[in-house]
Amino acid sequence: MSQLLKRWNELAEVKEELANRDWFFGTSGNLSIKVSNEPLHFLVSSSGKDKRKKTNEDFLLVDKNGKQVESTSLKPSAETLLHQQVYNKTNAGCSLHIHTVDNNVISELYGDAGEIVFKSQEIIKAFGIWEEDAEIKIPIIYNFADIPSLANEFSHYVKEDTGAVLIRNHGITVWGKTAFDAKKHLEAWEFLFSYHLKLLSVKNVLRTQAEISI
Ligand SMILES: CSCCC(=O)C(=O)COP(=O)(O)O
Ligand SMILES: [Zn+2]
Repeated sequence: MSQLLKRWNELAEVKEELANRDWFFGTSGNLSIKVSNEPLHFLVSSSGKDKRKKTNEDFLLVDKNGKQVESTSLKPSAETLLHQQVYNKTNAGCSLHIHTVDNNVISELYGDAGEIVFKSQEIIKAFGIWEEDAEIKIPIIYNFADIPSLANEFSHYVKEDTGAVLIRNHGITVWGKTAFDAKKHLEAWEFLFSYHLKLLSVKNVLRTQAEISI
């Protein structure tokens, strides 16, 4: 099987898993996977499609400048520039971007602080951090409508082969050495966001109940 087909199947499998989690609301989200280093080629999802559907037009091959390698009527993701940053600046092999209600609410709650820090959660081990009471933080950047400006802001946080950035009221982009790593990290981030929001909401209910009973 060619490298291109292997990578296509790998990305299609990840896409299907994220779709099964219902993480592609209203055509949002995009995915990419590296196919070769020299020249740098990667598969990226086609723009504007319903990513819950599986078709043979789901991905197209682009180069380091985000240009189609072969002639096609398909348009690469509008956010291909962010995927380019990942492959041009690191040795990552896969980059995933999704919009969820939880990642949007977290990004709005902590957007002014520019980051959110999570501590003492077992799931932090999914990031390869094994110390007790470990901390992990994710930066939150402004959602520039101009994609080159967004990609430029995003690039300040693309330093390692693994990482993640929240875009305020937009979504999360996670990258990793492999598709397995990127998906694992994405799931761990979404777990942390969901836990945090549930905790805030339960605490709020308990506080209200305590106030009522005074
Ligand atoms: C309806 S979502 C707006 C665009 C976006 O943020 C996104 O993730 C999907 O864009 P694409 O061009 O990759 O389909
Ligand atoms: Zn998006």
